[in-house]
Amino acid sequence: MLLLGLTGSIATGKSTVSTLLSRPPYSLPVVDADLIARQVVEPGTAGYNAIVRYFLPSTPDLLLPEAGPAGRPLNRPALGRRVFGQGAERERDRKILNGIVHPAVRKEMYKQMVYAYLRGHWAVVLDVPLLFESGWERYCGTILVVGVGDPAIQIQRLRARDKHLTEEDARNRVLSQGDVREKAERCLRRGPERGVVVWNDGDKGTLERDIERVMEGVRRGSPRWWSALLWVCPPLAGIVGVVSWWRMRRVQLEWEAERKNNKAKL
Ligand SMILES: CC(C)(COP(=O)(O)OP(=O)(O)OC[C@H]1O[C@@H](n2cnc3c(N)ncnc32)[C@H](O)[C@@H]1O)[C@@H](O)C(=O)NCCC(=O)NCCS
Ligand SMILES: Nc1ncnc2c1ncn2[C@@H]1O[C@H](COP(=O)(O)OP(=O)(O)OP(=O)(O)O)[C@@H](O)[C@H]1O
Repeated sequence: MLLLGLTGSIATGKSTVSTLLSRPPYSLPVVDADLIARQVVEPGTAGYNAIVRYFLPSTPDLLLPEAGPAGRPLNRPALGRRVFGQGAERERDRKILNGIVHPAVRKEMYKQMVYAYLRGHWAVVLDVPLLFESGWERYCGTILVVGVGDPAIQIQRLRARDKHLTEEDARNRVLSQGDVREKAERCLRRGPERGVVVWNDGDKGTLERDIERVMEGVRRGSPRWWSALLWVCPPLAGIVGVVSWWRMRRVQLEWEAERKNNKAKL
């Protein structure tokens, strides 16, 4: 089974693409890291308790006023204001929040991937906004980056979708994610079929056609007979997975070494 990583930057169109891939003619299962990240911080979970312990003393509006059966849910925009944006304090808090949420997300993602494999799917989409930052890159046979070249379009789409965000909130969120062009370059380094990029500056029809084109290439690299063979022979699937992980780890380490060198030269 192919692990098809889907990533990009905030409001570049990842969810739009994952919806396309979940419907015919693709009908692929989607493991949605953002959705799981919400579920693992619902009141009563270990994640929720850890966030409340760390952030409540310094964030008076951390919890919403209306309590559900398991307690008062997190006020996500308030927590977002604490962790998004630039500056040492925000970066530290973002790290602490990630340290609470990410391990719980990983565990649930593994579960959903195994379930998709057992159901015999030829590929599963891993919709992970922070795919490169969180190390998931190594596990993915192919990565699809959805980017928007013009940040003004990105901010405008973000504000049109999330009406509660001010211009400054939207700009902070876009800036805290880094440059999507860098993610695109990093993705293409993996080689054809292992890394593909779709630019979503046009309309939704154009996006749909571009996805159709790239998915034809992805399917060619992972034909039906090959997926069937991996499914009937789990040890072979394991070996192929380890070899792919090793190769993609090399690409990742080379990229990181190059970045370090470039920084040292400046
Ligand atoms: C801070 C929180 C509560 C804000 O919630 P809110 O509903 O307002 O925003 P939402 O979750 O939709 O995120 C908006 C955008 O920011 C991105 N984002 C989320 N967390 C982070 C982060 N730690 N660093 C950078 N970008 C992030 C999302 O992927 C999305 O593109 C929430 O984003 C969160 O819990 N983040 C930490 C967990 C995380 O890293 N999630 C990403 C997938 S594992
Ligand atoms: N090509 C397009 N033309 C116009 N609007 C678009 C296009 N692609 C996506 N959108 C809209 O832009 C908004 C952001 O898209 P989407 O939610 O898919 O992005 P995302 O990358 O998943 O966002 P996030 O990182 O915040 O989860 C949505 O309201 C979506 O309908």
